[in-house]
Amino acid sequence: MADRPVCIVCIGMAGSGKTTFMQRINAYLHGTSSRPYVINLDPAVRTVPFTPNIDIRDSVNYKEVMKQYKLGPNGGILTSLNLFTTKVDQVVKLLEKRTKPDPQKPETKPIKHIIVDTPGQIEVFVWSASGAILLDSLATSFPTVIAYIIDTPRTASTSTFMSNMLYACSILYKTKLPMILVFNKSDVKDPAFAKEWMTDFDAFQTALRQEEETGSFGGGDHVPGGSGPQGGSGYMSSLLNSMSLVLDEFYSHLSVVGVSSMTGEGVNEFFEAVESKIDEFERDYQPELEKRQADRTKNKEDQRQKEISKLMKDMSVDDKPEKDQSDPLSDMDDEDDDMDDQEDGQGTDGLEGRFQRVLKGSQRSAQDLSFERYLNSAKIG
Ligand SMILES: Nc1nc2c(ncn2[C@@H]2O[C@H](COP(=O)(O)OP(=O)(O)OP(=O)(O)O)[C@@H](O)[C@H]2O)c(=O)[nH]1
Repeated sequence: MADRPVCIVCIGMAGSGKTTFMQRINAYLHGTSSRPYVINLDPAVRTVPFTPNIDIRDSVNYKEVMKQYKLGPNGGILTSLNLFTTKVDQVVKLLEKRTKPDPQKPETKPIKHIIVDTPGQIEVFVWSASGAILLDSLATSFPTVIAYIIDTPRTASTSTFMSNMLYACSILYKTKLPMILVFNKSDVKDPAFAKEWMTDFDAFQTALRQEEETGSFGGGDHVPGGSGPQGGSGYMSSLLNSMSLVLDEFYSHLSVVGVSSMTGEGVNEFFEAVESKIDEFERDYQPELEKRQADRTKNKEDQRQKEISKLMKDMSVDDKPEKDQSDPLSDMDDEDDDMDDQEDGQGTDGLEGRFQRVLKGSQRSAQDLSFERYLNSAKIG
């Protein structure tokens, strides 16, 4: 186990059992005397069967958001998440503080798990900017793992299975975080079939053929005997066949566990999978994450430099550093400049220093003017 706590984000379709799973792993961790830190990010949930340490509902009133912004349920969830995301820095700081060992209470075990429940409207969380910011912020501070909760009894046909795998695949590529597939409700349906389909292409083909022959192809999960098109369509089955080949590479990145959130079966295996994913996160995902962040910072800096250059051009000021120019300044002038620069705290070189001094020359304080306002005033002048 790494020194830092691991963050487990539970994502799953509505009714897949995310909240029950959260309750189960929460109880399991309490049972091992390793108290987790619990976060609820579902603003629309009425009651949760656990006590979250951070609850989005404490900061955002979902019903009020819907009313005030005249939104439907999904828009309400999205806007609530957006509002909550404005506090993400505070949340991460709080998590960092809370998960650090407390020297005042050396007998208290440090928190090793942060568990996060998300809205059942997966797309609202995974495909929104706020979802991405929340996940990125968590992953920057802690090893972060996605637990994708699957409703096993509803995934028992080849077509629903494939749809779910494609969904999981899109979440993996969107979040770029290690993922564990949790086949939930194993007390109702043994997930062995899913594990087999993921590792044995022939087994999947056989199941597909059988469904075609029995007329259950196309999604007979809910109705015994199947409700899909009789005999299936040749196009669909050949598509599913090719899909399963394509997804082979994707499957190799996943850990798969069967769990019953109802009985607790498989929860041990889930935590074993979490351990292996922490190593994977630190080895494969973290360097990628750090690179993305460095790129973002660099892009911001490049953009800033471009804007300053543009401003200099608009003001007909050469954007080369002043020291490089053969401007015959007197010693006295140089001294004055140095004094000014010291006051600026910017130094003589560089566009920013010059920008600050140009602002000074216009007798306006840099603090008073936004970049845009100054650009406008320069144009007018
Ligand atoms: N038999 C069985 N039922 C389960 C299991 N896990 C969840 N359920 C049931 O599935 C239903 C949905 O569970 P929830 O935990 O509310 O699902 P959710 O994904 O949080 O649903 P949303 O809040 O709508 O996103 C409930 O009736 C649960 O009792 C399980 O492992 N076995």
